Amino acid sequence: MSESVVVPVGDLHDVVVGRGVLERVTAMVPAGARQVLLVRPEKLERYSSSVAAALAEAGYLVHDAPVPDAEAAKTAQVASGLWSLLGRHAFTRTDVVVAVGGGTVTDLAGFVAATWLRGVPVVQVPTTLLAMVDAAVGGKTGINIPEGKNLVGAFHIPAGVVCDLDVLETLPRVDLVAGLAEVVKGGFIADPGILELVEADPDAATDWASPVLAELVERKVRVKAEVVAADLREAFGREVLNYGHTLGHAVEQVSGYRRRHGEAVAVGMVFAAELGHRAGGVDDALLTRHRAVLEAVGLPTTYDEVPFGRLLPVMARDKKSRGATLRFVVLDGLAHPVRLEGPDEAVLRAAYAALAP
Ligand SMILES: NC(=O)c1ccc[n+]([C@@H]2O[C@H](COP(=O)([O-])OP(=O)(O)OC[C@H]3O[C@@H](n4cnc5c(N)ncnc54)[C@H](O)[C@@H]3O)[C@@H](O)[C@H]2O)c1
Ligand SMILES: O=C(O)C(=O)C[C@@H](O)[C@H](O)[C@H](O)COP(=O)(O)O
Ligand SMILES: [Zn+2]
Repeated sequence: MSESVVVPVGDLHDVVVGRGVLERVTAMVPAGARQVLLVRPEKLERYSSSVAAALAEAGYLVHDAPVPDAEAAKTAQVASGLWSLLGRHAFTRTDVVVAVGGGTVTDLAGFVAATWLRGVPVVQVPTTLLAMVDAAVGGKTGINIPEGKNLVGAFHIPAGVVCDLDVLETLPRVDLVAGLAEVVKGGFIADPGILELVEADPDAATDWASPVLAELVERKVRVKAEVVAADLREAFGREVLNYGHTLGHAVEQVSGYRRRHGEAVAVGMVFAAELGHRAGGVDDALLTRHRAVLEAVGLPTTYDEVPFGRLLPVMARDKKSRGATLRFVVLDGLAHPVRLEGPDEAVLRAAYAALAP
């Protein structure tokens, strides 16, 4: 990758991808802003302090808003605390929310920005691989409730997204690997070149400093950008980004969020491949390729922690469901995602059984 690239998400927003580009955030704050609410994980001040300094230098009044780590950030209680902060500081529609953190922080901050005064600008500064290639891009925001993951949310287009790959230096390897699940997803649904890059050099794909990882980030952002630009509000086409998520979200939720999102999506993609195999669109080689590429980077491909009967009602609350009909994204050949509507429970159970170690 050259110094940096700008990937447009249609005419919705831009994504800057590069190294040493953190301070580009100031250029993304819309004109007229006076105050910034800077949302970041309590335990991660390193990057938000650089962003805060750049914003202060540019003349903005910056309010630091540390939130609990990981999924504990995506709650109504934390969102409510942020609304109170915005109220106390009298944020107006020209003021701005800036998120500096992983996907949990970009989802939370995006949702708070979407709902404050019915919408104020948000600038996303993702600091995990997963948030760079997926969560921070494309305007899906939300929080969890006890009844399910991401059940409350809004579409809210960010003013801009800045992905500085240098911040991945401090990301624990296990979180970097989890983020690769969403990269690999992009390979299966749209860009097989992503799979080829990972398969050719799995070590480089999991090395924050390697040009291979930089290329993977750019390619996955382009996949997401193309899908979102065509169907921001998920009328239909955007659903392909949910590949592996119907079972994945259920696995994540029943684990009490001990399973990382990317790890659960990896298992969910193998389940989707097993479903696609039974529907006739995934041949033996493509099925094997799912397990092989995920395992090459250290992602899980087996699962039998809970009986299928516990997962089924959770999957029924997936947003792709229509009435009593469950809907899945499966492949009809590599890079040809299609919908599987209301498969028989026996088929679902057989696909699930195939995940056993
Ligand atoms: N809105 C979307 O389109 C979308 C897409 C994909 C995933 N998501 C959501 O994203 C969330 C998962 O995001 P995630 O995987 O980034 O998890 P996360 O936000 O929990 O971050 C993972 C861990 O890494 C730490 N961390 C973040 N950046 C770091 C850095 N540079 N150095 C050191 N530590 C760092 C965090 O504090 C956290 O402990 C899930 O809630 C998922 O639902 C949303
Ligand atoms: O951007 C999208 O659209 C996606 O589905 C991306 C997913 O990777 C992401 O996990 C998303 O949050 C899932 O959305 P949900 O609508 O199923 O909650
Ligand atoms: Zn996801």
